[in-house]
Amino acid sequence: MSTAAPPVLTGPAGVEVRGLSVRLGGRPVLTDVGLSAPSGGWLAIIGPNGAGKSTLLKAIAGLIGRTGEVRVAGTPVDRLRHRQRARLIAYAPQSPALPPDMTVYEYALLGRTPYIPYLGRESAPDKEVTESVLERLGLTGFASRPLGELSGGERQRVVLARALAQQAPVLLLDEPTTALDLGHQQQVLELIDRLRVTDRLTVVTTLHDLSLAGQYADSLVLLAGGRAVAAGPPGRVLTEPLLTRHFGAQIRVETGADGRPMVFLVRPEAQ
Ligand SMILES: Nc1ncnc2c1ncn2[C@@H]1O[C@H](COP(=O)(O)OP(=O)(O)OP(=O)(O)O)[C@@H](O)[C@H]1O
Repeated sequence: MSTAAPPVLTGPAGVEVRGLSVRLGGRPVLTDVGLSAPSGGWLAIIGPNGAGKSTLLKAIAGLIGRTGEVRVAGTPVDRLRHRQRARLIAYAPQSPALPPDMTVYEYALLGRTPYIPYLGRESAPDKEVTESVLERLGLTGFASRPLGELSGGERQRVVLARALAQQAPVLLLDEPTTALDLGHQQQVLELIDRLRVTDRLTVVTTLHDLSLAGQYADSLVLLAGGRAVAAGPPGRVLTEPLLTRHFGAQIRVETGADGRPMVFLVRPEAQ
């Protein structure tokens, strides 16, 4: 994984978002959102359905129009050309449409596109990186399988493989574990965390599982109604009053053995 092509920027690739707003279908979906993910940090975006979490990731990735500023390593991303941005920011959508006849290997190799010259072919290092990522995600045995024949969890890992093959210092992951069983959730989150440490990746991810968000992220942003209503370390955001108010659920927050908060749903009649 460390046979990386030269980075676009030399500074630490922290992500700064200021005053970000998005309108979709004629109505505001995000309003004046700010966040800060320091280089090598893990920021989780949480919030109820429809809060704007996926939209926020897409806006940071430059996939939808927005107002406001997104900076990576202090550089406004709007100043970067498409390939430069793709070397800096990798985005794994929640459930993209996958070409059913393309193989797992071919799809993961698409992550190397920003490094392959126009009209050129992939190099030996491109293939090595792709193979290494597939191996680390337990997908080597799937390399020649068509995407149309994969289970939901297998597809989700292939989408992540493509993003990791991009070897960008900023990784934007939309719900990377929703289709995964417990073992694969742990495998994927641990792998991301190891890469965060070894390759100093900056990870920004949406996560519905609040206990997982609390365990892996250094900081959280709680979105509600398109606005950031709370931000900070897990212990400050994963609180019973905030979660009850914004998720409309009866929950209990306990402190786990590692000192991080764990969030449990509580049946109303069991209280
Ligand atoms: N293309 C679009 N046109 C109009 N409205 C949209 C569009 N895409 C999303 N929205 C709306 O924007 C809001 C935020 O959607 P988004 O997918 O970002 O929410 P989310 O927090 O990721 O939700 P979930 O937890 O359900 O995945 C929703 O109300 C959604 O209906």
